Amino acid sequence: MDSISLSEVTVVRGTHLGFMHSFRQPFSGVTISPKFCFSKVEGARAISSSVSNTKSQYVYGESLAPTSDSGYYKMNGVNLKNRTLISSVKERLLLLDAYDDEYGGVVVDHGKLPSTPNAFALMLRNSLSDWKRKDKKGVWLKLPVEQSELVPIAIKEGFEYHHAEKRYVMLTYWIPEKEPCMLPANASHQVGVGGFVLNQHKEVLVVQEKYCTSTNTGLWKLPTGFINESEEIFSGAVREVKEETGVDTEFLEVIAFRHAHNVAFEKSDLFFICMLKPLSDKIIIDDLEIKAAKWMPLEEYVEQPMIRGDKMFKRVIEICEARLRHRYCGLSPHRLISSFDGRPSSLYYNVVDDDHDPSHSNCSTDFYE
Ligand SMILES: NC(=O)c1ccc[n+]([C@@H]2O[C@H](COP(=O)([O-])OP(=O)(O)OC[C@H]3O[C@@H](n4cnc5c(N)ncnc54)[C@H](O)[C@@H]3O)[C@@H](O)[C@H]2O)c1
Repeated sequence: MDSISLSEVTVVRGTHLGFMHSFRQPFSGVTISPKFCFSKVEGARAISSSVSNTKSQYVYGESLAPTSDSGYYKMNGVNLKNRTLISSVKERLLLLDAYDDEYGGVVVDHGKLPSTPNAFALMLRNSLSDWKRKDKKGVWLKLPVEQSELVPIAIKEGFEYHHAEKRYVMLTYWIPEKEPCMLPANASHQVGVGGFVLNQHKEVLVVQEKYCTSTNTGLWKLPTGFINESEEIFSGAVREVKEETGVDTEFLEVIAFRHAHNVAFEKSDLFFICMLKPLSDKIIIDDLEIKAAKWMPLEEYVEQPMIRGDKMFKRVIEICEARLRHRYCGLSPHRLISSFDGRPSSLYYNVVDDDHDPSHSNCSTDFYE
């Protein structure tokens, strides 16, 4: 792409009104018709204007009319110096819509991206020059799947992949050459849950997975799975158990958690083992994931060679048994809103409640009386 007309920029922007809004602000009603031409090679600052000096230019019902005195334009009855006005307007027209973040960086407004690759390439390059001039730091550029043709253009300008979701890819650019990149990395963990569900007959709820490694074939194991985005650990554990076995449960405590690395896609894994109280006993398996499920005597479960020989599951069972004997206490969620970020959240702890009455401790609860 060697040149692009302003009409292309104006027409291709995602929201025409949004675009006008962005350059109307400083000129309060200035209107420009799509008659500028500029060259990518020369860059935005060295563009030669081809604004007609013979006609008024109309956009959105406002006018920018040349005056008889050459070199001046009249806006809402006020004379403006032609060159200053035009170059400022042009400059703003050629930049991507973006807003500042709290760390001295910028976030490109993905709802107002130009819709043609040519316009995007030009505006991205101009914007980078502008941000560099203004000593901006990190740049966040979210490209929706509908505009995936813009990805290679951004990569060519030096952007890097940050993360991707089903509907978009996020790219970043760190501007300061003499400072280390301070942008936070992509999420580093996946979060899994396992349900230890023991009934009054000291039977534990176990499953056989449909898809597993050959060494785990035939193993009766605790129901496990991953929690969903924005899902709580306590409700994720209840959901996973319900999905895999059909058994309703009530969350009691996080008994322990395991931290492991390079588990999937080079991500780390946080695995929360949760103690749950059964509210029903009928088993209905999810036959997409699970081959079989049953209530199994705890001793029988522990005696399986794969459990007996596994340091983690053996230890988990020991902890659960200690909990049942009141020799151990897990973590219970407490809902709160921190003024730090104003978000509702769950804080997991096992100390007594506010009134310091030990009988209010979750450690004193007897689950199976
Ligand atoms: N499974 C275990 O025995 C076990 C042991 C220790 C810890 N954990 C922990 O449990 C949590 C969940 O792990 P998990 O083993 O239950 O999850 P998983 O790897 O079995 O995945 C859960 C489900 O996702 C689906 N799935 C996963 N990858 C797939 C693919 N490539 N194609 C199609 N379907 C796919 C399958 O239906 C699978 O049953 C993790 O935190 C893990 O560390 C599990």
